Amino acid sequence: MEIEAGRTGRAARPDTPVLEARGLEVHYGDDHALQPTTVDIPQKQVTAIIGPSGCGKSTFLRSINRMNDLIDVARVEGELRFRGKNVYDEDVDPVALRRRIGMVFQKPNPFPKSIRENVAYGLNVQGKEVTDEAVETALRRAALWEEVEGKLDSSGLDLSGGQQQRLCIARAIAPDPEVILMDEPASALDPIATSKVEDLIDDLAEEYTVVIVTHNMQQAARISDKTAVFLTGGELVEFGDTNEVFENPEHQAVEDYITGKFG
Ligand SMILES: Nc1ncnc2c1ncn2[C@@H]1O[C@H](COP(=O)(O)OP(=O)(O)OP(=O)(O)O)[C@@H](O)[C@H]1O
Repeated sequence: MEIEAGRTGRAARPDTPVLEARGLEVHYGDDHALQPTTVDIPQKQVTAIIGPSGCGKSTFLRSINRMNDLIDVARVEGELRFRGKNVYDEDVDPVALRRRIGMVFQKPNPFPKSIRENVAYGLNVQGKEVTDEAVETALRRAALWEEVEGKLDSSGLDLSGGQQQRLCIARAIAPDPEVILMDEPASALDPIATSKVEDLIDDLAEEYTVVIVTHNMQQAARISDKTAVFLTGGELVEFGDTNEVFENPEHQAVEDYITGKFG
């Protein structure tokens, strides 16, 4: 498969890990959704998580900022270190953690409030002052400013799907997190809106670490520096530079998946 450039500017960046999973595993009741997983995710790069439906991609993503805490039957074992600290230590406040590790979901979910208030929420959670400048900065970073300038008081729900998703990204980056987790952020969008979100993700990796779950292998190949392949049973089978994983996978099962033989 031809791997698009776009990541070349970041190619020389060192692989300094910001997230380190160490034997991280998740059960939902008796269902072992994530097998013990050990992987280092580098800072200021885009890491794509791919694999067939039900293989534990979202489970892994949610375990990074403890969103699985919100699922009663979920049980997490092992460690997920963020800047060297296990986020499952008793002294970690999950709400504070989620300010540093933000999340964007599959379906755009702006609050039924104005564009300004959506971004203000992101600033408030960090205790930041809601100035016009701070709102503009977040909207600019999310590549939405030019489309919403002059209508900041209209409802976020009046925007198109793609704009709503960029508003959600603005809300997620307003607190200035270090890591942004994205769970299929473009799967509900049309091709043009998808392309804008992909360009945005590329820009975001200049400042943030991005971990993105996607069903779309071309998208993973286009936008990511690193790719993690989970296969059925919640097993991380391969992790490495995206072009290596796509062009020269180590495992036959990964090659079969990438070439569309299953999944
Ligand atoms: N809230 C939950 N309660 C119980 N089981 C769950 C829950 N969420 C996920 N699971 C189960 O855990 C396994 C992994 O699910 P997960 O959503 O992580 O996979 P995925 O790879 O993200 O799937 P998809 O690509 O379809 O979104 C599946 O067997 C799923 O049924």
